[in-house]
Amino acid sequence: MEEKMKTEVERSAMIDTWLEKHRLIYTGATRHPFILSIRDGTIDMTSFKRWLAQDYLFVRSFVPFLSSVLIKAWKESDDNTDMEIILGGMASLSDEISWFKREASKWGVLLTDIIPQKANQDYCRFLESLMSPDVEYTVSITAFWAIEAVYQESFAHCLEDGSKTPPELQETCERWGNTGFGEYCQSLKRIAERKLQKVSDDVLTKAEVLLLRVLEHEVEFWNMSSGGT
Ligand SMILES: Cc1ncc(CN)c(N)n1
Repeated sequence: MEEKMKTEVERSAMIDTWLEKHRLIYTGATRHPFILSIRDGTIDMTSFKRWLAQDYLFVRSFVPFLSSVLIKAWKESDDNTDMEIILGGMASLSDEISWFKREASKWGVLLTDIIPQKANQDYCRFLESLMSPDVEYTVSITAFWAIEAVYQESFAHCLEDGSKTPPELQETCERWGNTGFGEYCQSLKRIAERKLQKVSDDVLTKAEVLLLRVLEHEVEFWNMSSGGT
C-alpha cells in the first residue's frame, strides 16, 4: 500500500518532471534560432517560405497520426471527454491546412511542387511508426501533446511584450501562440498526465523516450527550415 502511494506521488506531474530533466533539448526545440529570428525581426524570408512549404507537408501527415490517436482514445480511454478534445484538434487541423494554402499563395509558394526534405521525411516516418496499434494510447497522447506544445511555446514567445515580430508574420505566430491553442495544449497535457499515472514502468519509459524523440525531430525540423540539413 505504502509502495503504491509512493509511486503515485512520484508520478504526479510526470511531464513537468521530464521537462525539467530534459530542459536543454526542450529549450532547444522551443527557443530555436529560427523562432528567435522571427521574434527579433531578423528572419530570412527564404527560410520562412521553406518552413511554410515543408510544414504544409508535415501537417498533411499529421492528420492520419491524429486519427490513430483518436481511434486509441475511443478504444482505450477511460474518459469520454478525451475523444472530444482530440476531435477538436482534428477540426483545427482542417482549418490549418486551409491557412497553409492561403499563406503559401500570399508568399508565392507553390505547394504542388514541394519535395519533402530529409528532416521532414524522418519526422513523418516517426509519426507513422506511432500509428501502430502496438503503441499505447498513453504514449501516443504524450507524443501528440509534445508536438503541439513545441509550436505553442515557440510561437507564443514571438508574441510576448518586447518581441519585434514582423507584422506580416504576426498571423502565423497567433495561429499557434494564441491563448485558445494554449488551453488546448493544456487539455492534452492533462490527458497525458492522467494516463501516465496508471501505466506500467515500461510504458512510462517508452513515453519518456518518445517524448525526447519528438523534441529531437522538432529541432531538426527548425534546423531544416533555417537552411541546414
Ligand atoms: C513540425 C511541426 N510540429 C508541430 C506542429 C503543430 N501542429 C506543426 N505544424 N509542425
